[in-house]
Amino acid sequence: MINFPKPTVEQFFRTYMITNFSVSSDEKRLIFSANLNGKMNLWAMNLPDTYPYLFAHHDESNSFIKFDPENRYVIAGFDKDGDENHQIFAIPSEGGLPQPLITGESTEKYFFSHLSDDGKRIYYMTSEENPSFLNARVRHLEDNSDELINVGEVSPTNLAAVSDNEGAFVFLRSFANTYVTGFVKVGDETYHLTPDPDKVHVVFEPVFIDDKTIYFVTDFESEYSYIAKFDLETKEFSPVLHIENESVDSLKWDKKNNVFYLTTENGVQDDLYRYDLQSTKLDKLITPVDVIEKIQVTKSGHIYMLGRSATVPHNVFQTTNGKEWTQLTNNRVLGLSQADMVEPDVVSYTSFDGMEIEALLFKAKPENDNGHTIFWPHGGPQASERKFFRSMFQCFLNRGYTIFAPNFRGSTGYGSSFVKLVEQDWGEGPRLDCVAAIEWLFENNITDREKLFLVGGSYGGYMSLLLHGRHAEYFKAVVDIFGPSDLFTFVNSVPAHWKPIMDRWLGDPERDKERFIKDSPVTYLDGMVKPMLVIQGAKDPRVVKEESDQIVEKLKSEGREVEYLLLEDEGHGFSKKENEINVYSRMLEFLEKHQG
Ligand SMILES: CC(=O)N[C@@H](C)C(=O)N[C@@H](C)C(=O)O
Repeated sequence: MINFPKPTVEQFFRTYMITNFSVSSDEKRLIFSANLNGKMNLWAMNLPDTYPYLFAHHDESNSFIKFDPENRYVIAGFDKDGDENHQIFAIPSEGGLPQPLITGESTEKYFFSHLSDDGKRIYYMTSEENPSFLNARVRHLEDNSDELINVGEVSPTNLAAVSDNEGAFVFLRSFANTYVTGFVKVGDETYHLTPDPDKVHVVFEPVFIDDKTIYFVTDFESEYSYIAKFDLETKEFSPVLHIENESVDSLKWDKKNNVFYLTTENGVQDDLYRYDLQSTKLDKLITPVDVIEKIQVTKSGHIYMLGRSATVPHNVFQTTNGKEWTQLTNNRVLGLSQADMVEPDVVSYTSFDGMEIEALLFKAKPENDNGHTIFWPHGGPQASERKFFRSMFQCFLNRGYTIFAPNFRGSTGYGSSFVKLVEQDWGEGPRLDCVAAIEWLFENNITDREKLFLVGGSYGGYMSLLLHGRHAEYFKAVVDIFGPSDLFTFVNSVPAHWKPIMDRWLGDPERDKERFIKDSPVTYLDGMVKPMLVIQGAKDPRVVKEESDQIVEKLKSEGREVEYLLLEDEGHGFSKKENEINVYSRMLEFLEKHQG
């Protein structure tokens, strides 16, 4: 009777990002961080009522939310326009405007670590006086005094757990994403959590289950991360629970029931388990989403979860029995059902050296298919493309583009050795995995040789630039979203607390000069002959504006076709709805222009 047009770009971008949440100890209030009114703010629901109301108005991205155990205040972290210089603010218990609590110069960082059980002391990390390695401090809220408790040394050192009696402190020291040691400080004594800190491994998610026992996640002498324990009385390390071919990713303690809830990373999706410490029984739980972003277990043993799937945007769910989940938020794509969107196929292909690479293939529905494919190398690079909702993907799929996203070597979710393969090799192995993926798309008639686009962000932007420079013949046009363009300038421009990990992650510009030249996209300027769109946030602290400025300038001076979209009030991502819509509409316009 009434005919409605195809969904517009705007419709896909009217989903909201929920980046974090926290539940009060009495479970009467849930606060979440979302761009519901266009910018990131804190919203609350007075449970069981799920109607959200504005709780704290600050228009900035949030780094943490913590309720005072006695509900006298809430503390939260915010940065400024995506600069990632997070500072700590206090909000009245009934909500309002965040007021600065632990803040300093706009260039300094203040990361929350722990709030004491009585809500009177905040433990935090700061770049103040120690920008590379960070210091740990405690703020006494009763008299506003502030105390230094640890000076970071050797490499960035993060206070990750504090015992209930505030007598033992677990620190994590990062030498790389794949090399993070853990140690516990008790008075003047320090003990390593694993038997040999000189062996490359990671330690994360430390949890005190009492003042003498620390559980944590590690991949010490293992391909997949598992749960281990350190006993402060005997000073003994012991492995506790391995799950075959899955890496434990997070660990939450349910004191009342003496169980752990753990999530595991299993390729392109996550799993949730319940582990009973007494009986050692492990149960896999059914979850409403494929990718779990955060779990909170309350004193009563209820589980709250933030997650998403390929066709389900970020939402918060709750369960009281680990079986049935209630969806507390109703974040959805305007006017579309899950069936209107595309679930990816999980495929694998053989790369140049015989290595099997997993990938996500999102096929445009036949009624929408425009015959073109977008090749998407993910960011990180030590991250992966997973079954999570991206409004950009679903919008482009609806416009008829098929999308292919390979988890090239260096991606997470496939074991510790696989992640390390990108270290000191940003431009060879992973690039050849991308080239093999492209040939596989052609051989399997998924993609027409004349109809391939290349789009990537961050490391994916770097890979897009590099593939463009070295293999331009494959692509019709290229979109680079804040990608490093020159490894020599990139290595020196990252935040101070990343610098100590750059050697293992990327390399040393003097020692590895030849490789830096070989793997820098700017080396292949002559090959970048296809139309390009470059997108950059002016406040990006990870891949600074100069990385995009310089490639755009150089391409322009060579007379190449390049468009540049610079967002003044964004960092390493697009947090403001207006900017997000602007970016993705511009990308769509660019792709459509170059389809012919
Ligand atoms: C140190 C590190 O691994 N940082 C990544 C999370 C990161 O931000 N990488 C950038 C370059 C990206 O690809 O997103």
